[in-house]
Amino acid sequence: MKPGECSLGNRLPVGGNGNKFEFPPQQGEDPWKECMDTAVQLALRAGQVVKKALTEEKRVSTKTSAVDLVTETDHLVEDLIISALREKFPSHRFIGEESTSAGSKCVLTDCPTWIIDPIDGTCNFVHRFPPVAVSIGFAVNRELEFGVIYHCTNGNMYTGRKGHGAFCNKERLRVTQEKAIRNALILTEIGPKRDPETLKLFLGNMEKLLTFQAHGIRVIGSATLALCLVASGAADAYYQYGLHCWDLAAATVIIREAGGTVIDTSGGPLDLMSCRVVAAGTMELAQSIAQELQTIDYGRDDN
Ligand SMILES: O=P(O)(O)OC(CO)CO
Ligand SMILES: [Mg+2]
Ligand SMILES: [Mg+2]
Repeated sequence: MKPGECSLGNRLPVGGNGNKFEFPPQQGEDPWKECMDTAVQLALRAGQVVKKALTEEKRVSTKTSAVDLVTETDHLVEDLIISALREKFPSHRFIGEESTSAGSKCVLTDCPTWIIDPIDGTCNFVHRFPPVAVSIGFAVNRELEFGVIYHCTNGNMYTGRKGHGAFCNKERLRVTQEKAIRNALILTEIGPKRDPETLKLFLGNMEKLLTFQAHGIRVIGSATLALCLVASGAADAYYQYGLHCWDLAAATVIIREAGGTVIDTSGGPLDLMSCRVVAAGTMELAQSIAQELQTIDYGRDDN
């Protein structure tokens, strides 16, 4: 039987744990190694497609707002990744940004589930602004197991495997130990809503953090790569309202494995489907930022 088959389909759960997906214990072996290796290979392949398309003419359409962009390459890359994974792991489930936009259900179950952002930074991609990534996360029993993020324009491959650390290429990642907003370099993204009320809240949140003497606030146009910068220790924190589970899944493992923390903007545990996040090198900094933010309602991914 292949690793990663879903208990709800063709494997019985072991250990009497309800519907939870469990492997029989395999000592010293990582049950998801084959999946993670496949994710790295696919991210590389997808990244080459994105890099080539970057300089070519694009067909750009909009989704939830006039600034929420999608191109034929987003669709092409998502199809490429999901069809390859489906062939290799037929019982697994998939959540993809563009499949969700097209009406597929965005629900996390106990089954092994791939969570994919085919191009994170589509607006950058359209403008040829360099931070553009392919992001592949993987969860089992609703827990994130590994994340792979490939920076398509500079070739950096970020990986994180639960319990085994986070890396950029072969270099181990470590977050900073900054605890205060004062002195922190903070990253965020604007989100797709541009109505006056949302903009007021967005700018108000920035103003608040700047008033506390944050060293700076940066917006680079790719949530996944911004989160990788926090994992790398090149920035101290990230917060956002209006991102999605495919922006967060892979990056969350990478930050946690780099020693950092990823929480909900309420200060509670992260809810992958809640469209909001605070991530930081330290829990103190994450909580301080969460405390200052005014909520911007973006709904949920799973309804
Ligand atoms: O370019 P995408 O995938 O729409 O993502 C945005 C955030 O939702 C930038 O990170
Ligand atoms: Mg994205
Ligand atoms: Mg995307």
